[in-house]
Amino acid sequence: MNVEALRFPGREFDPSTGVARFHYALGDLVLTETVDFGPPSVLHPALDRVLDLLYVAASTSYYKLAAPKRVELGLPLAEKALPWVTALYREGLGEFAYQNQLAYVLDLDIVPGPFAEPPAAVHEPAGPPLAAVGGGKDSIVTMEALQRAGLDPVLFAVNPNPIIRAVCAVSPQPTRFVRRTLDPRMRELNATGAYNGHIPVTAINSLVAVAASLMHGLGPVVMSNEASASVPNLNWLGRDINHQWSKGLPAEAHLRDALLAHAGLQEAYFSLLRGLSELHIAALFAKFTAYDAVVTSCNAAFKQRDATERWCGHCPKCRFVFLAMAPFTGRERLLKIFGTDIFADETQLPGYRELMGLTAHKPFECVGEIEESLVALRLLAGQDEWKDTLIVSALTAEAALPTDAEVEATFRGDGPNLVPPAYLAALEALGAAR
Ligand SMILES: CC(=O)N[C@H]1[C@@H](OP(=O)(O)OP(=O)(O)OC[C@H]2O[C@@H](n3ccc(=O)[nH]c3=O)[C@H](O)[C@@H]2O)O[C@H](CO)[C@@H](O)[C@@H]1O[C@H](C)C(=O)N[C@@H](C)C(=O)N[C@@H](CCC(=O)O)C(=O)O
Ligand SMILES: Nc1ncnc2c1ncn2[C@@H]1O[C@H](COP(=O)(O)OP(=O)(O)OP(=O)(O)O)[C@@H](O)[C@H]1O
Repeated sequence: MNVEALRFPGREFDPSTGVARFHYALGDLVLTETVDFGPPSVLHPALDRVLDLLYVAASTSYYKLAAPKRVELGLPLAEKALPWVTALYREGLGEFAYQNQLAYVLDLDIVPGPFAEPPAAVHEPAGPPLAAVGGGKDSIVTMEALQRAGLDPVLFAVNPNPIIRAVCAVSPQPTRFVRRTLDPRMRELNATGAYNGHIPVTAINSLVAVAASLMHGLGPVVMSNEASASVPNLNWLGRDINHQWSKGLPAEAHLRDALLAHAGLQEAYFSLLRGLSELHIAALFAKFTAYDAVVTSCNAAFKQRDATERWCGHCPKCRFVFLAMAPFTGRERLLKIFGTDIFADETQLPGYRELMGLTAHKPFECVGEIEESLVALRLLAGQDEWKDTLIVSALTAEAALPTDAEVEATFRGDGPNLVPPAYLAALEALGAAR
């Protein structure tokens, strides 16, 4: 598809049904994304501005079909929201640019529309938080922290699959779900050779959540993005490429700035687990056995078609989460959670060598840092039930294990974060990781 620019011909929102439609033009082709929020209980004054930001975030799915040289925003946005737009495209599509060898995307020309008037007022959402649930260990830790602290979270998901629904059903907290539908022509376009690749999906889910929280008079949106999400996978042409860009701290800070500048929303969005390593989160997760039969972090289970029922057992994320949970769950429990023993399978060794930094770059998946994998390995090498397993013994013979100080640092939980103090206290109340 050879087009000059992605354009924004307009969007609609029906306040009686809560259905939003976002239109995107690639030349003469106009594609439409639909987000069905369900009927709102409140029409918050900041809602329309949040829908503007969502209109921009969701555009990345359509931009990537043709990857034109320009994005012409057209719609009025606050000037101080533009750094978020630039980062969303240039960094959020970094993996897409790398995989498709489209270097210009890293410096994409983003043409702003007229600047919007500053928001009429500043609002700080009060009320029960909206906790975004992804079905894996991270959001379960957040759900439990908020509930135990008496903050009475509402559990939230975009397009919940049976896993997310089952995880929410374990908790007594109420739920709110939103349906997001990509333009159905996207699949046909991909089949006929349009570009494909990763997009910053967490930015989209985050803004859907902020809009949903406003529609029901709720408090801040609480994500479960961890410290390691900010660490890039590789450097290409002098730029960091991060699969998890929209889960990282810079993306969180940009989005908070855009929400304040364009919608007048303060403290409306943060990640509770930001200061924690994946290993620390796995240790906290191990305290709660009630989710064992449903928790699933494997992305293969979250595809729109041909999804696996739970863990696929042979992807980087399955390998990493098995490794991260093993030191804290014990063997019998972990084998029940995964339904398979990944450490007994020799074919997993090359994938584990990658996670330990012994071969290529960290995989383009939501996996922890190399240092965290090494810390997990060191803990396992000291545990009788794991140390002689095929994978653990092969890796310990090869990898340089971290020092005591490095192990201790992994569980400090004091990484940079934007969590309000009352919420930090809720997390601390879960107790020490180990
Ligand atoms: C489930 C998954 O990993 N999907 C990635 C995969 O897509 P696939 O074709 O295998 O399946 P679908 O997800 O069903 O996608 C079908 C097509 O639709 C496009 N698409 C999907 C969602 C969307 O919001 N916009 C879209 O345009 C998609 O590109 C497919 O053409 O491979 C794709 C290409 O690399 C990835 O784009 C799919 O990733 C999804 C957007 C997704 O939801 N992935 C999350 C599980 C994920 O990777 N989360 C990251 C967070 C990264 C971030 O910065 O937000 C993580 O957990 O690390
Ligand atoms: N479908 C969704 N709807 C709403 N929020 C989501 C959805 N999927 C993920 N999230 C949010 O994004 C965060 C990151 O997603 P991710 O899949 O990494 O986390 P998770 O499922 O909680 O844990 P894990 O890392 O073990 O998979 C989640 O913790 C959650 O806050």
